[in-house]
Amino acid sequence: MMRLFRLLKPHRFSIAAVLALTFLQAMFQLFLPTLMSAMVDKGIVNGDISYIIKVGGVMLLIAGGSVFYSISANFYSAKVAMAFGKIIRGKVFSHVENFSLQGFDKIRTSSLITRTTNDIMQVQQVLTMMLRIMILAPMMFIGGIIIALSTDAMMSLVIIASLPIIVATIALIAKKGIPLFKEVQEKLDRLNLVLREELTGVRVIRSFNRIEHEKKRFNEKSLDFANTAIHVNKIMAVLTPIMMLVLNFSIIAIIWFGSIRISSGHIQVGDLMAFIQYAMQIMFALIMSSMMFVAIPRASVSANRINEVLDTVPDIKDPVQASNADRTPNSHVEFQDVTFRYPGAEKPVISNISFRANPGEVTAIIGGTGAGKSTLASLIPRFYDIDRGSILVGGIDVRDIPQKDLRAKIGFVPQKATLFSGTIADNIRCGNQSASDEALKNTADIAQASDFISQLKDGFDSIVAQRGYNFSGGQKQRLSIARALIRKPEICIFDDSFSALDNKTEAMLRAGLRNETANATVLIVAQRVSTIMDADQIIVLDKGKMAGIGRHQELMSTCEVYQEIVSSQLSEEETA
Ligand SMILES: Nc1ncnc2c1ncn2[C@@H]1O[C@H](COP(=O)(O)OP(=O)(O)OP(=O)(O)O)[C@@H](O)[C@H]1O
Repeated sequence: MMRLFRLLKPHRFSIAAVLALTFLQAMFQLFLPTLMSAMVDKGIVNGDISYIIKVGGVMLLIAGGSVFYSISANFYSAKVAMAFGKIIRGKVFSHVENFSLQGFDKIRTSSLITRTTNDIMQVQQVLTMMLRIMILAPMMFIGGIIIALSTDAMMSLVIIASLPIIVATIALIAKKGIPLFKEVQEKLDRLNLVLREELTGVRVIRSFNRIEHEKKRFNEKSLDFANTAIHVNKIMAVLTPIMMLVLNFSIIAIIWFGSIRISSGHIQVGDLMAFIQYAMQIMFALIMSSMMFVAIPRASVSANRINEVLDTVPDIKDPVQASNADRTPNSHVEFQDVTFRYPGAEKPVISNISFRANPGEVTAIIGGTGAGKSTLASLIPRFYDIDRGSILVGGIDVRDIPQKDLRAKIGFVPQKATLFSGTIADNIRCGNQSASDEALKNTADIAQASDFISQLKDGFDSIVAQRGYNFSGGQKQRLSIARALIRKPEICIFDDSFSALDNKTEAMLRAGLRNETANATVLIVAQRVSTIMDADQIIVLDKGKMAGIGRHQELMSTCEVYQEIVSSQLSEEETA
């Protein structure tokens, strides 16, 4: 947790202000019982009204000052805690942004959400507590004991005798409760996972009438989380009543001893009243500390979970000495004997793949479901690093090109079209922030998106809902294509990106693409033969291996796998 607290360096002055204000608050609070003692012994006992008014006025001022310092300290500590949360959330988020796709598999998305929200909140809460209690509790405790001892050392024994009981109670409760904190956070992770799945998959759940089943699944996770949280809170709830019990018994003992000490003339009534107050201040200091002893382990569980994210080293790193890919004269893509296996998988998903895709040409990749087409496409922007062989872009190994430079060359249209909340224009401009309105319109024309955009009341300013729910699959695909094209990429990768388009729209789109990407290296992953029949070269993948490469006619006579795909899709006339 200290590691995270180091991030607070820019706020050291605010922290110093909190500590100073809390110090003043504690000093003022410690002074009050002494004044009260004087008021009783000198003012009330002697009936000296002017003394009572004078001391009472000073007490009022001191109490007012203490309240002022307390409010100010609370204000600054809340400010520091909020700033701390913001810093860590930003750090976690930007670190997660650099995760390879394997990083997301390792720490699941739902857990990343809990860690970025709830876990950070836990650490934030303990920070607020620490800032206030760290100074207040020791001062009240030590100051209280010193004044109590100087008032009456004998009576202080009562306080000293009760301390081991308090310490033992804290230790016992902490021992029982602390291991449960980790469990609570993990169960919250699981609850978030189910909730996320259910909310994103609500259409499937409804269409398959799985609402009751999912409700049950959610309730089970929710109950499991609630039970553990209740269990841990029950343990923690015992702490305060025990503390109060010890405190009240101590006060009874002090009053009892105090009355004996007053009768024997050792102390006065005012001293006893002040002593009771100091005893209360000492015990409250301990109660505050005990709360911290409970909250710190809980927050350190959360801090460890945050650190785990921050310590996850991105598997995909930029080269130490980068080749300047921008200076490469062209952007041909070359696979040299490439083999890749997903982490933990038994077999490679693609093996010994070699081919070269040239600028100005269309290279298509076709194959059965699960043949490894999308995997192959995702290796070019270096979403994963390969196990063997090399992938070259413009003659340079992708591992030697900074990821930013590499990806700037690529217009990638993923298999699953993803839109972000905002407007249509925002979504297309994701590809190129500085694109002009004309470029926006032109790209939408090529992507065959202009028709449906112009039918919307607000045109390019129409709102895209979260994940693009208010657009059809085909519309989403066309907007994703426009997003890729607007950056005028040197390499265009279409991963099964025409699957939701009807034949006529697809044909028009491909015709538009021909001009737009005339100088680019185009790679098209497709399921439909009609999409790639006129490609300059077609790579046929079969269970991760290359079963053939060539033009349509060539493959029709040489590649059995291709013939099978074609005959399963096209009618006699189309194949001729
Ligand atoms: N992130 C992943 N982790 C582990 N295995 C994966 C991952 N993604 C894909 N796979 C596996 O790799 C294999 C190839 O998947 P890929 O998506 O590349 O196939 P594809 O040819 O594009 O299939 P489709 O045409 O159905 O989209 C599949 O067996 C799949 O289970």
